[in-house]
Amino acid sequence: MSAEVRVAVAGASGYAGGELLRLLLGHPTVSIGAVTAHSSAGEPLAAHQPHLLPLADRVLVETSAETLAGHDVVFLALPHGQSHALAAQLPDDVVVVDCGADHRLTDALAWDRFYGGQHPGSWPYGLPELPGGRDALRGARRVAVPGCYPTGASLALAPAVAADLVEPSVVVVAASGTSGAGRAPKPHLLAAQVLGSASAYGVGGVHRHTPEIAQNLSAAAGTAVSVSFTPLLVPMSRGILTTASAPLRAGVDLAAARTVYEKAYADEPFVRVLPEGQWPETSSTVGANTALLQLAVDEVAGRLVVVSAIDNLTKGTAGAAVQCMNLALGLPETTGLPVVGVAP
Ligand SMILES: NC(=O)C1=CN([C@@H]2O[C@H](COP(=O)(O)OP(=O)(O)OC[C@H]3O[C@@H](n4cnc5c(N)ncnc54)[C@H](OP(=O)(O)O)[C@@H]3O)[C@@H](O)[C@H]2O)C=CC1
Ligand SMILES: CC(=O)N[C@@H](CCC(=O)OP(=O)(O)O)C(=O)O
Repeated sequence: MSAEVRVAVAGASGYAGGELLRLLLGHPTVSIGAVTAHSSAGEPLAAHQPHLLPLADRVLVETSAETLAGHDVVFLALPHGQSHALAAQLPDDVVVVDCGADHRLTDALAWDRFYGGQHPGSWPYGLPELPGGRDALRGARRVAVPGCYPTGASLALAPAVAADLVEPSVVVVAASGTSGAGRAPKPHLLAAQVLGSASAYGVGGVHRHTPEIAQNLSAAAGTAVSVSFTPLLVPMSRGILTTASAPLRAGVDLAAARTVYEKAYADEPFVRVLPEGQWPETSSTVGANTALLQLAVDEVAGRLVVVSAIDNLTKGTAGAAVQCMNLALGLPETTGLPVVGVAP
């Protein structure tokens, strides 16, 4: 048995914080210390996370360097822009895993264009399944967890661009459940507007996940990959279903593409290329740290088409964060992470 790892969760009243706590309660070497929030500080955690029965007696405290002190690992599940200054006040030997966007982008120009202001710098990127991605995470003391859309899109296309199966110009359309937008009330998330409707937003290359997807795919390809990304909001709580496509290189057929994908993910515990004929559904990933993939060749259009499904709160955020903590601490990467979803 490894030594106990004491963790704090900042943003514990939110969706990502709640999912982190759910997973951490099932982690055999973790003990949960501070649970922090902002406007809900002083309230019972159970008022916001009633499903976390073992933590029913906990009270949320304000998020600060002081309340987060004395932990081996600090998870930050805060709004964009809140992590950088806080993390700078935490000791260098503490593992800080940031679910927000502050340290994901390496390109200061892309940061300025999509987020604005001073680039806070980049940290090791928390998608171990990208080519070479695991190496930077082993022993890391700072980790930037990917955005949920970039996780689904990058897992769908990285093998294709890395193996030069396709031209470096990809189209990604991804449908997300509403938990992707967090739990703070927003007019466009009212049940009356979301239920029974699907809508596009951030259309025309302006969503802030566009440069993150391009960053990941360009690194995998070793050359610049252009990305056209359109997010959709659909009436479900959790999940992202991504459809990604790109023009096939001459001579590449489905058998060759499948071989590349099956080889790329053969040893990955959380990514599964489904048997031919089965297509990913978000419902199969609910609560699991999994990504399910399937691919097809559209011979008329001359394109590779890949579909991926993830749970935005699990492999898309909190599960990835725990996976990265395991790597950072030298624990088996799969520790405490479910691969079994909830059905129906
Ligand atoms: N939801 C998702 O699917 C994904 C989320 N993420 C990222 O995770 C982070 C959290 O997202 P999510 O859980 O959805 O958001 P929520 O809105 O559900 O939760 C936000 C949390 O941050 C706290 N908070 C708000 N303002 C401040 C502040 N000024 N200082 C300190 N704490 C503050 C809130 O506390 P209180 O309620 O008490 O004010 C709450 O605990 C974001 O950066 C998001 O981008 C990443 C991938 C996917
Ligand atoms: C449905 C929905 O609104 N989704 C969010 C993405 C959430 C996420 O993963 O991204 P960040 O960590 O970068 O916020 C959005 O499009 O802004």
